[in-house]
Amino acid sequence: MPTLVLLRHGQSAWNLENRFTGWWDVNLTDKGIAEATAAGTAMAAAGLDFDIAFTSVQTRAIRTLNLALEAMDRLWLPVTKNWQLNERHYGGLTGLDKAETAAEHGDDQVRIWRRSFDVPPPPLAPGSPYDLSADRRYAGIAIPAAESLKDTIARVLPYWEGAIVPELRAGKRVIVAAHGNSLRALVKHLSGISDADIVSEEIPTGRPMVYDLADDLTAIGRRYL
Ligand SMILES: O=C(O)[C@H](O)COP(=O)(O)O
Repeated sequence: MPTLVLLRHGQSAWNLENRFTGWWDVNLTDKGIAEATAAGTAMAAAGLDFDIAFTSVQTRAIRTLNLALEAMDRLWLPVTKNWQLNERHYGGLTGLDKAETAAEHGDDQVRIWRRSFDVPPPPLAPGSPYDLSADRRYAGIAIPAAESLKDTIARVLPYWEGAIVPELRAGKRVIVAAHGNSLRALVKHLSGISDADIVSEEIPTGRPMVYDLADDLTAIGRRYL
């Protein structure tokens, strides 16, 4: 049976501060570090092992993966990093306080921005301090001005099909360390969740999600460790 584990990064500095983060690169908090290490310990205790790992180009996911693999004595595993596993781009909301934004625009609007299938947040304003176009990790990439979940799916799924599925088909045991919404994109696809029902899918920080996959990679079920 193919092995696939999805792991959202541990608590980040802006998770703690309740700020919209998206593509902005923030680090883990001490709690996030502990969550990542505990995730690795739990995976090892559950008898899980991996042959290859995938993550985004964002520090919080990369460090979470490294800490989890370190706890499993597997820091030597091959790791592939790709921007297509990044968090969804929060556009003009990047850096804002989530509660203050809800007080200004209303809870319903903020829920739509955060959880709807196809409504993107407002675009990043020109000249924003959160503009990443000069960041060389994104050289040659058309950085979006904002992304809905639908937009996120449109760049996560080609990566899933093109880079991750071939490894699973070759019998490799795979861990993907990524983000709340890039993983919602993947879970929506794998578990066949409707556009309406994906609104209530929440993925907690630092908890390994183990997929039960049939040999043809059809999802039979999923559970958190
Ligand atoms: O980008 C962020 O702010 C978080 O990683 C996820 O935020 P959300 O819970 O608003 O989707």
